[in-house]
Amino acid sequence: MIEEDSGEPKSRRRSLPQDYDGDDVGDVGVIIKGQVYPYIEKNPLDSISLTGFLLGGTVGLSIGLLPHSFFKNFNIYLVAVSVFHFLEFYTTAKYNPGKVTSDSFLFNNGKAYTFSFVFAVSEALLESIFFDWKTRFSSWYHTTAAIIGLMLMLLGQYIRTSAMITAGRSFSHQVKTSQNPDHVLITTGIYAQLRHPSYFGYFWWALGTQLWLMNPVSFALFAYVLWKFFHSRINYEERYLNSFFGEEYTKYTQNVGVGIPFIS
Ligand SMILES: C[S@@+](CC[C@H](N)C(=O)[O-])C[C@H]1O[C@@H](n2cnc3c(N)ncnc32)[C@H](O)[C@@H]1O
Repeated sequence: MIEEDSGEPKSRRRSLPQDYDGDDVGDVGVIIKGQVYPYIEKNPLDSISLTGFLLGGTVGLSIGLLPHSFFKNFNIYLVAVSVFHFLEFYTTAKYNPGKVTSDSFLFNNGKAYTFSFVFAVSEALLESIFFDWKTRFSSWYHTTAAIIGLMLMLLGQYIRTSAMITAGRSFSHQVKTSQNPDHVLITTGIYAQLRHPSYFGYFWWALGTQLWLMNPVSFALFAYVLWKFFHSRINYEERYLNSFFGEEYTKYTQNVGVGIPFIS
């Protein structure tokens, strides 16, 4: 591939592998004058701008209505969920533009995801109407659960976003079953501390949201469903990572853990 002068400041360009010789990067991106751009057909600007507007609107309304809300944790939860979906798209667009599509908002995440979200919201709202322990922080253990939940949400989001930034073009929302030319093994930054930091981040963020909402039933449901999901996902993903990177990946798995209980 020939790097032509795009006229862009060098700091804004992303360098490509020296031996890479193609017009597309990853799945959908295109290279124009040496720079990776998102594939326009997979990024309809009308729906992306509308999604951004709706996410921003949800954040604004949730914060604006805080003084009138009888269950303020719920407003903050909506902010956290909106920020999560925004960051999924934004981080992919900025650090992995060859793979960004309108699906990068991660709304189409399967029936289990939608069901869990609706279940958690229903539990939060129903219990907040019928039980005052939820809205009045009436005991130390409710307060403690909510504070731990908030800390897990912040930590989980930070680690997930850091993972997406660190992995860059090696990150993809779908598990790769064949190796792209720009897919390299990442073992530095947050990947030096955790083997699957984006899964670690999401696992603890999601459990944190249920502690923050003081949702006992959803917390148990999320713990079970997420653990099962990530257990089989990691097994599946690592089969391919082993075939892409061989010995190098085996060594990495021996030195770096996952950080999700009972998953080694
Ligand atoms: C949704 S990303 C999740 C990445 C990683 N499991 C994590 O939790 O941060 C899935 C893609 O990342 C790739 N991947 C996972 N770990 C990787 C690593 N250490 N280096 C490079 N690619 C990796 C997999 O091949 C897969 O296609």
